[in-house]
Amino acid sequence: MIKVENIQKKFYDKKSGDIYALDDISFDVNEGEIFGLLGPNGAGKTTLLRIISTIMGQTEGNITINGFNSKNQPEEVKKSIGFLSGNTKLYKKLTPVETMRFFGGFYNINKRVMNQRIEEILSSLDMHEFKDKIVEKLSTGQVQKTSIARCMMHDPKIYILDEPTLGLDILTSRTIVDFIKKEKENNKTIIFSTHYMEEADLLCDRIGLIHKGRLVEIGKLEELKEKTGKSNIRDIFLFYIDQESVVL
Ligand SMILES: Nc1ncnc2c1ncn2[C@@H]1O[C@H](COP(=O)(O)OP(=O)(O)OP(=O)(O)O)[C@@H](O)[C@H]1O
Repeated sequence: MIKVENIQKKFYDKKSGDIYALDDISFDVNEGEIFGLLGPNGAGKTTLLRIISTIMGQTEGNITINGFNSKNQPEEVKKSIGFLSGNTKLYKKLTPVETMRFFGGFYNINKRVMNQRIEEILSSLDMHEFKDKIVEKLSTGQVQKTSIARCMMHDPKIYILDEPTLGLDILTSRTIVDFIKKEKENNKTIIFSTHYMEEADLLCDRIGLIHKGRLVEIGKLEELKEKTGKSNIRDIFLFYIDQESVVL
């Protein structure tokens, strides 16, 4: 469903010169799979997810999503994915329902399906209480739910979620974790990044560990436990990544 081949991303910075944010990253994510991307600050997770989502171009390499090439067929890729980015911007004066209607409008969804979809999403993300409040009056968690709702409107086959539960309380996180689980039951493919080890443990079919722009390990949690002799995901993470450089 997602095929990432030999992705390299080079940034140029006046002070530091060339920065290799991603170096020869390759992996596949299968249909119906939840794939978790773990790594310390600055590892390259956001850059990779932005490239997969066609928001940013790669320096080298190829990405195929739902059969479409991300460079040559970005519009088809965009229709196939729901991308939640850390800096998703919402219109402050719109309510969650208006936001969903607005973004749903980009996908030529008819009125009946649109209304049905809005109702489903409001229930699934537990948004009824604040659905008619304008975004600027919402809490952090409510804004995050609205951002997720926005990227669900076209019922994408694939979700790409950059730190979906970052900074959220336990109840809001649980709603989002439940949404991810439910979408998997619907055979959706999900790739997400997180700093929360327990969340990765709970949700992921497979995990990719990224460090300094390189994919240092990939596999099922059970396989990684066996390989490293460690009993939990936190120790596995630290096994692969130099403890001194980890800022969790
Ligand atoms: N536009 C840019 N110009 C120059 N360097 C960049 C740019 N965007 C990212 N980088 C660099 O690329 C590297 C990877 O950054 P990225 O944001 O992808 O990491 P991350 O794993 O998402 O980190 P975090 O967990 O802190 O969000 C970092 O060294 C960062 O400073």
